[in-house]
Amino acid sequence: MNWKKWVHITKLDPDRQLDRDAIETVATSGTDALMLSGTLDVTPEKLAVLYDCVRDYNLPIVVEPAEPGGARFDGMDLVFVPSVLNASHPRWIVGQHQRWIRDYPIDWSRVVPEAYIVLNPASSVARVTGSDCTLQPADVAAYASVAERYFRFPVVYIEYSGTYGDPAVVQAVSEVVSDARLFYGGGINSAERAAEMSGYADTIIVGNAVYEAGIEALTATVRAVR
Ligand SMILES: CC(C)=CCC/C(C)=C/CC/C(C)=C/CC/C(C)=C/COP(=O)(O)OP(=O)(O)O
Ligand SMILES: O=P(O)(O)OC[C@@H](O)CO
Ligand SMILES: [Mg+2]
Repeated sequence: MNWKKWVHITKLDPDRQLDRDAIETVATSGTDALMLSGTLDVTPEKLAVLYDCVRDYNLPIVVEPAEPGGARFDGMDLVFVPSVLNASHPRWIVGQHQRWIRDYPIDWSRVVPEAYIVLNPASSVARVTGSDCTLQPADVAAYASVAERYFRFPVVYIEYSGTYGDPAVVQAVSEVVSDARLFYGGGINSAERAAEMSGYADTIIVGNAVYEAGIEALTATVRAVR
């Protein structure tokens, strides 16, 4: 599974509904992978329902758990696990991970750690993790270097979930990150935004647009990076 070549990931929220036609369009849009992920109210049952809807398409399917019990390996190509470096409590950086490793079986060959920097204060993930969203571009870039140079994370993820981020921030990060893959997600709902952020990030993630901007918006974001 060569996830380091992916340039476009579609994030589907197990806590939100999507009809079969929309799932078909997403799965055949040219996106590189489906990431099953959400912050609030994601249960194993809801994840299983969504997984059953997408499993038969010839597309990589990965899960991104919000807590240890959400790290499902069965049927998944990869499990992307966030550590939120600018969170206000260590449980979101290493605490949850220590309990996960203590209490659950793990197939490390399928685990991809993600160094998240969460920057939209209005998002669920920012509220849940108490992330410091007041960071300036140089502060964010320094966190990105901590992730890549000090902790050797394979992914640096700039997360503006729910709103379109500041390109200057993503540019500042792109200037310091060289080995890790630079992921950007947040508010991408058009070809223009997809093109702008993929000018700095290696991989863009599109989520809310699938549910709120219509499926054509999703396919436009794929065309912009293909
Ligand atoms: C250790 C393991 C296996 C799991 C815990 C992993 C950690 C620390 C997660 C904390 C960050 C988090 C809650 C991630 C969930 C995935 C994510 C970033 C979802 C994006 O948030 P949205 O659900 O889109 O936010 P909105 O609902 O506001 O749109
Ligand atoms: O939902 P949006 O705003 O597209 O963000 C995508 C992803 O970064 C959310 O974790
Ligand atoms: Mg959500």
